[in-house]
Amino acid sequence: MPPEAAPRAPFGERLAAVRAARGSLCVGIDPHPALLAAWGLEDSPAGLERFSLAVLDAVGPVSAALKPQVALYERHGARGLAVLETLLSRARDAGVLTIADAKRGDIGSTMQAYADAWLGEDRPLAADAVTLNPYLGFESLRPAIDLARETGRGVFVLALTSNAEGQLVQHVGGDSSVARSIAHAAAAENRRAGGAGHVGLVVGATIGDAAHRLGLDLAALNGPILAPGVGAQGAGTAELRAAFGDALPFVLPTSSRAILAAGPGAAELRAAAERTRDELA
Ligand SMILES: O=C(O)c1cc(=O)[nH]c(=O)n1[C@@H]1O[C@H](COP(=O)(O)O)[C@@H](O)[C@H]1O
Repeated sequence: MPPEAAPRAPFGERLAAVRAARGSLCVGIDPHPALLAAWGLEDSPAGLERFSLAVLDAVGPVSAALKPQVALYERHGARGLAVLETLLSRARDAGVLTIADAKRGDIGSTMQAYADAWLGEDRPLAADAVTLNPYLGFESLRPAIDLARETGRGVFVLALTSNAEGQLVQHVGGDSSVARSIAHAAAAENRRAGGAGHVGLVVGATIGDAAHRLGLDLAALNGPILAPGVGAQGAGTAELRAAFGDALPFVLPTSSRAILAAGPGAAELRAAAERTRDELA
């Protein structure tokens, strides 16, 4: 009989512990072709691997989590996904939390397979958490929400995205907006599960009145808020404060391009991450 894997603590607890030790910044790994070129790397699986592992080594120890953007690995096909597998497994070995930015969402039966792929025990692409798209309805995400809880992993559900186009879908309807219904459903889920919540939200740091728009005391979410939009999309400390106010302790500010542009030097990359983290703290 193979030895039983040690039980993993709930995602909310693991995230809280790492935030206490390393701060709250989440660094996105977005290996765009232009960034690879700026680092002197080929736009190939080999270039992708050197980039990804360099970011892990330089920035992992000073970040709450790393968030690889899955599309930028998928565009290299099977060999790109193999690089993502390597990155996720090296991060696991190094004790660095990962959030796969895959933005998955489908009807329940298919969602089960997405859940298994990104959150399933011993799956090659399993991360500590995955981003989910609730456009097919919050409940369609059930297989991922349940599997995350069972395996000590997490999900981040899109609520108010940082791009302007999102407003036409997410903000419409006032008190009954899509974003509000997602935020309330996530809070209810975390209440039911108890403890530190495993269902987080994605709320752009660029959405000035986010807390108000969600119609929720964000502390009552009892879960983490991933806030992309820091740096390249223009958000900084003032924008985060405007968007989240008293809920800032629950927020994981997220930045990709602005930090990655400091590479390829490991010292420069780490310094950029530390500076951003400390400015936003
Ligand atoms: O889920 C995300 O991470 C995300 C949500 C969102 O609302 N806006 C957003 O920009 N992102 C991601 O954040 C990354 C862009 O970060 P920057 O390079 O810092 O602008 C990309 O990988 C986006 O897919």
